[in-house]
Amino acid sequence: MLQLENVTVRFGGLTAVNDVSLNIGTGDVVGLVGANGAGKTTLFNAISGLVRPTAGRIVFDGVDVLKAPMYQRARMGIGRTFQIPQPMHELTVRQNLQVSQRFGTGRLDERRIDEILAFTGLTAKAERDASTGLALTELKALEVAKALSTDPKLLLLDEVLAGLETNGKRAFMNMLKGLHQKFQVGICIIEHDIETISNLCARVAVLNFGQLIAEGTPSEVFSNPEVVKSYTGADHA
Ligand SMILES: Nc1ncnc2c1ncn2[C@@H]1O[C@H](COP(=O)(O)OP(=O)(O)OP(=O)(O)O)[C@@H](O)[C@H]1O
Repeated sequence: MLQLENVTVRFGGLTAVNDVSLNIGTGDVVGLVGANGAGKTTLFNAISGLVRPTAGRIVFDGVDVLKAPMYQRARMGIGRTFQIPQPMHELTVRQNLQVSQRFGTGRLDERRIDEILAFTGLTAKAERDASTGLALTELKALEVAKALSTDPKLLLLDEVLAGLETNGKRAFMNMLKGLHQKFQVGICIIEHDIETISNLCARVAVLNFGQLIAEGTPSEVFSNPEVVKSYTGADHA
């Protein structure tokens, strides 16, 4: 489904992503981990079209998407959430989903929106103002719901579990597992918590100073001394 070939992103003299090659197959659930500043979000930005790589190729479903703008990539099936929830101001929860759906699919399907609202536990909040009327868990659920509204084949989830307390996190994680099955969507998730990644993902990729230093099953990766070393000293280790 997604092939990253030698992707590099530089900001001036800083190499945020350095020669990363990675494949994500249809229906895969892959964790993307690494210390703060390792380049995880920048890689998501490159995949979704928010930043243009300095070098490399990004191929989605056999098509080189490097020059495709964000909305075209969304229409091809690349969906994403943002680390800081970004509801559209002065719009209700439902309207947020409607705008996302039009952006990602070019059409409006209220039945699909109702289905997504129900799945993400937001039906009762559908007519609330999204920027003022939601608790943190609901804001995070809205991020996922907005991304689902674009009808993705691959969902890039950027720290959607961060900041949630233990019970909220567990419930959210179950929702993500169900999402993978119900919507037949592949997932790549950025998350710092090793237990969460191990629970959710069959495969993990580790970035360190922009480079992919390890890839494998959670138990392989988290017992790799280089990975352990890259985590040491990070504030979330
Ligand atoms: N638009 C930008 N301009 C300049 N530097 C940037 C830009 N975006 C990111 N960076 C830098 O690129 C590096 C990688 O940042 P990135 O946000 O991708 O890391 P991350 O692994 O997602 O970190 P975190 O876990 O803290 O979210 C950092 O040094 C960051 O300061």
